[in-house]
Amino acid sequence: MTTQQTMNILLCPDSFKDCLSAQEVIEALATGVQHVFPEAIITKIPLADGGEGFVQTLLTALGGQLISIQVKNPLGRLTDASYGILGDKQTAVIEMAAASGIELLKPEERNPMLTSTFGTGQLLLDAMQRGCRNLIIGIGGSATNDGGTGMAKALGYRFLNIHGDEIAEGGGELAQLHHIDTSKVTALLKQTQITVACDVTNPLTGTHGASSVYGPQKGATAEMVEKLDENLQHLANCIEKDLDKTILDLAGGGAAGGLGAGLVAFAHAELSLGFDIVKEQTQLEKAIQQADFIITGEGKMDVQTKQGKTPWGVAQLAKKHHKPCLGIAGFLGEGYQELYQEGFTSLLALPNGPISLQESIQLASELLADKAEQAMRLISFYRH
Ligand SMILES: O=C(O)[C@H](O)CO
Repeated sequence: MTTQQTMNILLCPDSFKDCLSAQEVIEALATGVQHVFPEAIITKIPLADGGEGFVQTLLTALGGQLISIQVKNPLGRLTDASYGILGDKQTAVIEMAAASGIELLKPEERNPMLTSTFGTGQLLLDAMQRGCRNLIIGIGGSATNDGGTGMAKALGYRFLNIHGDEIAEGGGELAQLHHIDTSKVTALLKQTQITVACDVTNPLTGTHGASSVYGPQKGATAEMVEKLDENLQHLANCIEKDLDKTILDLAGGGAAGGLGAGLVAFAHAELSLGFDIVKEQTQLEKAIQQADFIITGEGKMDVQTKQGKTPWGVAQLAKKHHKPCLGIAGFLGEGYQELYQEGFTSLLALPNGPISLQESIQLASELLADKAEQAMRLISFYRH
């Protein structure tokens, strides 16, 4: 550790979904740190996996211009959505959650049998039409479970039933799929390289697949989860038959309700872990090497955090460089103790007492500052 005056604290959380952006989390944590170490050097790196905040994270790191267009939201209503075009005018950074994210729907509207990624396809198409031939798309935080078929439809694919009619959008309709028609697919797709930043590494189907693991948080009942999983399996079979692509075993294929697999099948995309892309672009590893203490976090942390979520990636780097790493979450869920082996020195949940979820969302900034202060107090004791 350096001298007391130059104590270097790295704040690098993801956003707290439905609550605070990564930047807001950082500002709250910084308040708590400064109460104890007013002279500390605080390095602030807002992070994202592929989900909400991805575009802002990359634009903050690389610079560029925000483009806003109207697209269809997951239920087909028009909404404004933004994406970024970097300085080279060739590279677009897109966040599927901007068009097809869960936060675009009220809790009572969430139903992955009906929701569609069509709006995400509109963002991709717009970027290609503006001349971008290199697309980086962050996926996660979705309201959808349609295997990316809505996205593909916006690019010209047609999903036909046994009578040759187009099926309706949504994960619940995929059972009707009989043939995938590619005759009207935009020619721009062949000229474009698409890299996908997945927020998780789950496969498309099965017990660790998109529907089983993330369906319930999008409003799926147990019955729906079963149906959605069968439908994605059926989609994979149709893709194998009509497009000659195998997508069942792809790590990240199950991200964003199977959009990961869909982007590979329909857009010749390459899947990466979102954290790896963000890590490179923000030079996170260098900041970790220079830090005396690291604070990361996310709205919820549990055993699933190990599936490639941002705080896990931070903790892995902290472990590599033997740095202390605190994880702060709004809620610590089942199996969070397993995260201690992954590089977390300590984990804290926000609530100080038996308060409701609503209250902890309202008080999140204060509670984050308080938790950061508590951690700093402990460090300060050992530094004297
Ligand atoms: O959108 C989702 O399904 C989750 O964030 C996992 O990708």
